Amino acid sequence: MRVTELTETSRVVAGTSGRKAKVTALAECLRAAEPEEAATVVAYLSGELPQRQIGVGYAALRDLPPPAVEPSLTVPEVDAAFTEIGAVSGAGSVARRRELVAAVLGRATRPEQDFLVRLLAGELRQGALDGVMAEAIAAAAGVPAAAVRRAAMLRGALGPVATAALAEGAPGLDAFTLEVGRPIKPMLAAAAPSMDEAFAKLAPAGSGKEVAVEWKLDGIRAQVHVSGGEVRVFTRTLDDITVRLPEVAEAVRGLPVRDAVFDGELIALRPDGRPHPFQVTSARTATRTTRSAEPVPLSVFLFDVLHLDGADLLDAPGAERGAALAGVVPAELRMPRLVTGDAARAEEQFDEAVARGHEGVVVKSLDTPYTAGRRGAGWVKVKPRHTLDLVVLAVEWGHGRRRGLLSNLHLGARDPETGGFVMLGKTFKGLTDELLAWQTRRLRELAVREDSWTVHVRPELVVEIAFDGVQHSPRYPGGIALRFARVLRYRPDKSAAEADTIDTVRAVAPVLD
Ligand SMILES: Nc1ncnc2c1ncn2[C@@H]1O[C@H](COP(=O)(O)OP(=O)(O)OP(=O)(O)O)[C@@H](O)[C@H]1O
Repeated sequence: MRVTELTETSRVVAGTSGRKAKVTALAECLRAAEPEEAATVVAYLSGELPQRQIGVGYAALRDLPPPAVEPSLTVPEVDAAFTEIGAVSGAGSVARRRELVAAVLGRATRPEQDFLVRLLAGELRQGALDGVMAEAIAAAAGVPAAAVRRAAMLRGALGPVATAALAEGAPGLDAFTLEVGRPIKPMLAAAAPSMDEAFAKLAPAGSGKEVAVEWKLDGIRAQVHVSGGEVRVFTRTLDDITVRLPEVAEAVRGLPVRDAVFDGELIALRPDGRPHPFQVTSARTATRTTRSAEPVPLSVFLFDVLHLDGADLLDAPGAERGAALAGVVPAELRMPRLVTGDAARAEEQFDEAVARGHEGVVVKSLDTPYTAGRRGAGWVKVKPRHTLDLVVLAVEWGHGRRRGLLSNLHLGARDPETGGFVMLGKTFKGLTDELLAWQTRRLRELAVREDSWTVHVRPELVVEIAFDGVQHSPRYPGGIALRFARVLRYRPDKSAAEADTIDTVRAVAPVLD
């Protein structure tokens, strides 16, 4: 497939707000692709590189070579060039990379150059389009969208799934199964502002349904794979962190299982059982640890089991998975959990979790399967006060004591319809000197455009924000703005595609006048 076809598809997709029209355009493009190039096509149209990072920053994209007159560049040629660029290392690598970038961009027409530059700069990144892309793959290959989504969650990426679907149809997708040792995307929770609303979603009055009410600990998500005597621990971004956490592997190794995949939370607790500040937990999994600090051991709280000794449990209802977990994991390694149909008893469980210093609870349906990689309807978190994970869209230079530092952050929520971001407000509150220095450095790396006040950045950094409410505001594009937003911390474990959506903002905070 030629890059010009991709560029044209991208233009059509960006130019329409209708989900159906986007799916149709993407499906048409995928149908025209060879199965083996489909993975690359899917990645590019999702604004991603199959290589993830190839070390090309904005600086290398400033002076473009004159464009080609006629389109000729193909997708496999670009992919091969990017792989080569990514492999350059050692002395002189910056110049060599620039040369290779110029060589490939010199063969592109003006619109193709624009497309490739935005792709390399990360500005095409529209993670929220995953759902649209899954539908497009399904339409192009003539398979059910649910089968595509399922395969993607098991594989951890859409590209290889597209190749299989186009080459072999539905049987190709059946080949993606849960493999012990290969992490899958974890199931996520929806949010409710109160226990009553969580119950209204999962166990409405009169339904006679019960739910599980589990503590929500503010630790690190861990997927623990056991195969024979070997234990491996993965983060929610699917990174293998086993070697950093010997105590976790040790705790799980003793369980009476041969093969298993568990889901759980790791957290540093004080001797009295209350949590250490989140930074103490996160320092244990950070790439660079401060040597001076004595590592605090993490406690393991497992709350789900996805595979147990040959049986896949992903599709089993929550009650069955809960029973399977309790059958092999002793209470001290399990998340505290209460099964009840009574909202008042659930509220007591919530109060106890909060009284012990934890974040709140996750209310879980007993009849839904494990919907990996998605904010499934089966889990609903309830916290005393909700915070939001928003994306930094731009930042303003500070004044006075903050002169020379990037300070006032422009915050955006995801718009699941367009794949873009809706700005909800600004804040410079809550930033420590250390955070200011860090964000100044990091945001300059992400800069795409700048005037004397403001630096516009690639929408990649996720920041956790506390706020007092949401109010109507004609000045902001979504018609709402955050009141008294302040920074709690950055969330390096989350990508922009995982940030909260504008719908979540409306769900957790009623809009005040
Ligand atoms: N009992 C529990 N069940 C499920 N997840 C739990 C539980 N306790 C703590 N967690 C954590 O809460 C997260 C689920 O909430 P969600 O899917 O909204 O992720 P999140 O956006 O990281 O949440 P938050 O920012 O509120 O911690 C999980 O990723 C996990 O790390």
